[in-house]
Amino acid sequence: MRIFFVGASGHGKVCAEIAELTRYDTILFLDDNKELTGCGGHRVIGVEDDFRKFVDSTTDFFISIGNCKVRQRIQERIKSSGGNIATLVHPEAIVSRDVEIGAGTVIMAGAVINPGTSVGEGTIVNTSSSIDHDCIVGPYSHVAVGSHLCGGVFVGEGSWIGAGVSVNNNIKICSGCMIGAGAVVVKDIIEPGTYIGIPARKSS
Ligand SMILES: CC(=O)SCCNC(=O)CCNC(=O)[C@H](O)C(C)(C)COP(=O)(O)OP(=O)(O)OC[C@H]1O[C@@H](n2cnc3c(N)ncnc32)[C@H](O)[C@@H]1OP(=O)(O)O
Repeated sequence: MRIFFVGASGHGKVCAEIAELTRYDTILFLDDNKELTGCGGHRVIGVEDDFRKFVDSTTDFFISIGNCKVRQRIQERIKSSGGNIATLVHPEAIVSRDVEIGAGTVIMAGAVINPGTSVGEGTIVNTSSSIDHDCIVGPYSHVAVGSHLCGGVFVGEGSWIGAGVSVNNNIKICSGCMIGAGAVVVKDIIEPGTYIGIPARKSS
């Protein structure tokens, strides 16, 4: 099975390695930076727009771009052109059988997702993060490296939970938030913006 990654970045090479460890034997990249020729030992063979040439029943696509809005734009574009969007789960992630994962989402090594949780499409569940029971993680969000969501947490579309963040149980974080690295979220966040510190407060 063949997979094209859009985004030949550091994130791209980590995603490509997960593809290698799962069901893909041909891995290729597309990137609008024409100077890039390879990523993680795989060839960059065109720009984003070239995806159209490769849409067929034996090809998957995955958007390996960290920026949540850009990832969403490209994923929706490829999907609406008939491209099949892959979901990637590292073999050493621990994902309960009672978890829903949307298309275009990657679950990285060491991540743990407990029962009753749903993770929307186009989301990054990064290395060694954990999402406990009964959480809803909205589409095109990012649960960054080493961050932890306790049980019953809600994360809105496109929000970024920074590296090493902790979110207390049953907390809701609305769409469009950036939670800075190392923050501890102890109250619901109802207004989009950047929040930092312990306890997390809106940054001025
Ligand atoms: C595999 C991977 O790499 S996944 C990537 C994971 N990376 C992350 O999660 C990074 C998350 N990003 C952050 O934490 C960022 O620092 C942000 C978004 C909170 C702020 O970024 P910027 O807007 O560029 O802020 P900037 O760096 O200019 O700092 C502004 C002020 O906030 C402080 N600050 C920045 N980040 C934080 C933070 N996480 N916690 C506390 N204070 C912070 C700075 O010290 C600075 O304070 P000062 O004005 O007193 O000097």
